[in-house]
Amino acid sequence: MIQIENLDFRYPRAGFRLSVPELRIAAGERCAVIGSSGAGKTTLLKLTAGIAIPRSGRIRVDGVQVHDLNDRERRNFRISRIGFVFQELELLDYLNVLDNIVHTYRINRVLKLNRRVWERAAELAEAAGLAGKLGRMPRELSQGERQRVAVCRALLPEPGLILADEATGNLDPANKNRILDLLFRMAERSGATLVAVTHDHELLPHFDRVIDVCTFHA
Ligand SMILES: Nc1ncnc2c1ncn2[C@@H]1O[C@H](COP(=O)(O)OP(=O)(O)OP(=O)(O)O)[C@@H](O)[C@H]1O
Repeated sequence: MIQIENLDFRYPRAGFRLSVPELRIAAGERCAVIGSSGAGKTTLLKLTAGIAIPRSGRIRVDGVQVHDLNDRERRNFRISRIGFVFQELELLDYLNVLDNIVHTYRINRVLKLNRRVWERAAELAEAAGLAGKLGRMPRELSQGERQRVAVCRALLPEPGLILADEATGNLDPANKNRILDLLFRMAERSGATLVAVTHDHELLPHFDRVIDVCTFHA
């Protein structure tokens, strides 16, 4: 469950302000986030994950006030509870596909990287159409393939909250459907909340709710 109240966020140099009086997203809800380029969709996701810090207001994720945590606690909270598919993907260049997908298990001591996890990683990669590419380096992949690796990495720990920033943006129709199906299936299987930024209005009927960030401009 995400609860946002009286949130005020600014990028002063960009003259950007996001103001959210109230936003509640229930556990298990699947929300699309829309709005024109630069309207603040990524910023809303980063605020929710504790990556961007508001001037004032509250953001609670499963009852935890993310901004009350110190840097280290916030990072731990994020890697143990949130699967974030970044718009810039943020794959590690020096790790192959499979190692990128399991990377969260290497940096989070709570998660145990055992044989079953390796198997699930390979299954996820196959479901994402990446079978046969597990040993490749990110630079040897197409942008759409890299995007699918980032989705698998976010989903592998079965997080309670999936934040996906344009996760289907660079994909052809077949792969777009494959990734959407994977996101929804994984969210349903673990009862996760899904918040997905999209510019693709054809996808909106798949979601329970649409949040337009343009309504958050004071
Ligand atoms: N780190 C930053 N420092 C200063 N300004 C920033 C920073 N990141 C984003 N901005 C500005 O904040 C505004 C909102 O950016 P954001 O990335 O949230 O938009 P968006 O709706 O996700 O856009 P797009 O659809 O193009 O990805 C933009 O005007 C952008 O230029």
